[in-house]
Amino acid sequence: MGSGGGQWIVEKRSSFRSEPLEVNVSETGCLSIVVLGASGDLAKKKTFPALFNLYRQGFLQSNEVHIFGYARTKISDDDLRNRIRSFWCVFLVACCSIMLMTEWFYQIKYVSGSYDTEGGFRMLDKEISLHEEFRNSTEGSSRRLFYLALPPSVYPVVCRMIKLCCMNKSHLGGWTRIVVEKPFGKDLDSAEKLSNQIGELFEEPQLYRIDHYLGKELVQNLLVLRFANRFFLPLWNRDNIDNVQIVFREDFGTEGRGGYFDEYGIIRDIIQNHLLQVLCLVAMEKPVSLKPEHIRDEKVKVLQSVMPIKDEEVVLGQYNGYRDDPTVPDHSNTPTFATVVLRIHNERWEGVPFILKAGKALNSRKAEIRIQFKDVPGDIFRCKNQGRNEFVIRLQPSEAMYMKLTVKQPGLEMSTVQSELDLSYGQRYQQVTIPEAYERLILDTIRGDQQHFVRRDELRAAWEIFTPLLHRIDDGEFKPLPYQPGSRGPAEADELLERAGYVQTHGYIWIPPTL
Ligand SMILES: NC(=O)C1=CN([C@@H]2O[C@H](COP(=O)(O)OP(=O)(O)OC[C@H]3O[C@@H](n4cnc5c(N)ncnc54)[C@H](OP(=O)(O)O)[C@@H]3O)[C@@H](O)[C@H]2O)C=CC1
Ligand SMILES: O=C1O[C@H](COP(=O)(O)O)[C@@H](O)[C@H](O)[C@H]1O
Repeated sequence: MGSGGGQWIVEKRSSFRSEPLEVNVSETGCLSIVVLGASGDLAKKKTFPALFNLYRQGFLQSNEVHIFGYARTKISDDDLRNRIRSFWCVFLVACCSIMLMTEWFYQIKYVSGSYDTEGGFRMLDKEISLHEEFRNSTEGSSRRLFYLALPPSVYPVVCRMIKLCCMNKSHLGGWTRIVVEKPFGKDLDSAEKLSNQIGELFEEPQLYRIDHYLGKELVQNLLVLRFANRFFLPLWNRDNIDNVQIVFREDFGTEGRGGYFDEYGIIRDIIQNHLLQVLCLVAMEKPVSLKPEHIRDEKVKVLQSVMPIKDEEVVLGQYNGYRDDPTVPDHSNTPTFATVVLRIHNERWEGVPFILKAGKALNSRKAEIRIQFKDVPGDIFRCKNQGRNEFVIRLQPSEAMYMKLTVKQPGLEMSTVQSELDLSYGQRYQQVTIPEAYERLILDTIRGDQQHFVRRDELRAAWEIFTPLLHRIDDGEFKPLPYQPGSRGPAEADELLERAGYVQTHGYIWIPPTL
C-alpha cells in the first residue's frame, strides 16, 4: 500500500506471465449441449449461467453451439428461457448487451419427456440432428455433451436412453460425453453399482464426474503453488506442519433442499467429495507430469493411505430448526455439521491430523485451507503464546493466500506481533474476473480434459474412507449434537480441534484488504 492517502498501488506484472500450460486441441464443428433436468435448481443457478458466460466470452461460438434443455415438466422453449432470465435478470442487465442476450436465448431449445422411456429421447435426438443438419455438420464433426443436472437415482436409466437414442452418429472424430453431478452414490456399494451400470454404457474417457470445487481458482492453484515454488518444498511435511484444516461453512440452512439434503447429509454433500478432493491436492506427491492420469494416480494413492476414521475423532451436529422443514422427517438423524479427523499413513504425513470441517447454518460463509506449522524450537522471543505460523488459502469469499507470521512490532521496543504476508486476489488482480467453477469445468468437458474430474478408482477410494461411518449414522448409532443456527457449531467440535493439536491465535483476525 502506498504510504500516503491509503491508495493501493497495483504493479503491472504481465511480462512475467508464462504461456498457458495446457495445449488444448481446438475442435470445431457442431456442438450440442444438452442439460437434462433443465427445470431444476442446479440448471437454473449454475449450468445455464456458466454456459452463458462461456458464450459471452467467445468460448462457445454462435455458429456451432446449440443448447437443449430436457426434463419432464411440460413447458415451452420460451417458458424455459423466461425461467433462466428471471433468475439472472439483474446480472444480465448489468453486464451484457440486449442483442447478445437475445442471441443467446435463441440458442436454447426445450424438449419435454420422461427419463425412462424412449419417446422423449427420440424426440431429443431428432432435434439435435436437425440442428446438426442445419449447421451442415459432416459426419464425425458433431459433438454431443449431455449434462445430467438430475438426482443420481435416475443416472442409470438416463444413460441407457442416451446410449439407445441419442449417440453421436459417427466415430470419425466427433464424440458423445456425459457429465454427472455429485453425490455419485450413497456409499461404496451403491457407487460401485452406479459405476458398473454407467460403465457398461460409456467408456471412462467419455465420463466426467464433476466436483465443482476442483474448478475453483484457488483449488486449481494448489498444484502450482506446491510444485512450482521452492519455498514450500522443504516445509510441506510432518517435520514442519502440525495440522491441516480444510473448512467449509455456510451461513444458511438447507433452504428449499431439505428433502434432498436429508437423504445425504453434510458428509455426503460436502466432505466426501469437495473437501476430500481439496485434501488430495494438499497432500499428494508430485505427479510425474501434468497429464490428467498422472495427477489422478497421485490422488488415488493419498486416498488409499487414509486410515480408518476413529469415533473419538468425529463430531456431528444438527442445527435447531432443521427438522421444521416439512420435507425433513421429524426424527431425522442427518448431520448438518461434521468435523472429522483423517490420518494419512505415509512417510510425509504420519502423525499430522487433517481436520475436515463442514457445516450449514453457521455464523459465516467461507471455505479455506489452514496449514498450521509447529512451534519454533528454542523460542528466544517468548512469542510462542502469540500463536503459530499459518499458511491460509482462502477459497471463498475474498480469494487470498496469506502467511500468518511473527514480526517485530514496529517501534522502539523489541516486541513481537502477529502479521501476515498477504496475496489477496481482489487487490492484486484487479482487472481479472475470476471465472465461476462451472464455467471452467464445462469448458474442460468440451475440450476433453479430465484433469479436474474424478476418476472411478478415486471415487471408490473416497467412499471407502467414509462408508463405515456413514452406515453407523444411517443406522442411528452415531447421533448429531444440536447447535444453534448462526453459531460456530457444537462446542465439542472446537474441543476436538484442540485435541488434534490446533492452537488458536486468540485476538488475531485476518481482514481482507479493501481497495
Ligand atoms: N442445486 C445445487 O446447488 C447443486 C446440485 N448438485 C447436484 O446436481 C444434481 C441436480 O440438483 P438440483 O438441480 O438441485 O436438483 P432438483 O431437485 O432441482 O432436480 C432437477 C430436476 O430433476 C427432476 N427430478 C427431481 N426429482 C426427481 C426424481 N425423483 N426423479 C426424476 N426426476 C426428478 C426435476 O425435473 P422434472 O420433474 O421437470 O423432470 C428437477 O427439475 C443433483 O445430483 C445434485 O446433487 C450439485 C451441486 C450443487
Ligand atoms: O455441492 C454443493 O455445494 C454448495 C456450495 O457450493 P459453493 O460453491 O457455494 O461453496 C452447497 O451449498 C450445496 O449444499 C452442495 O450440494
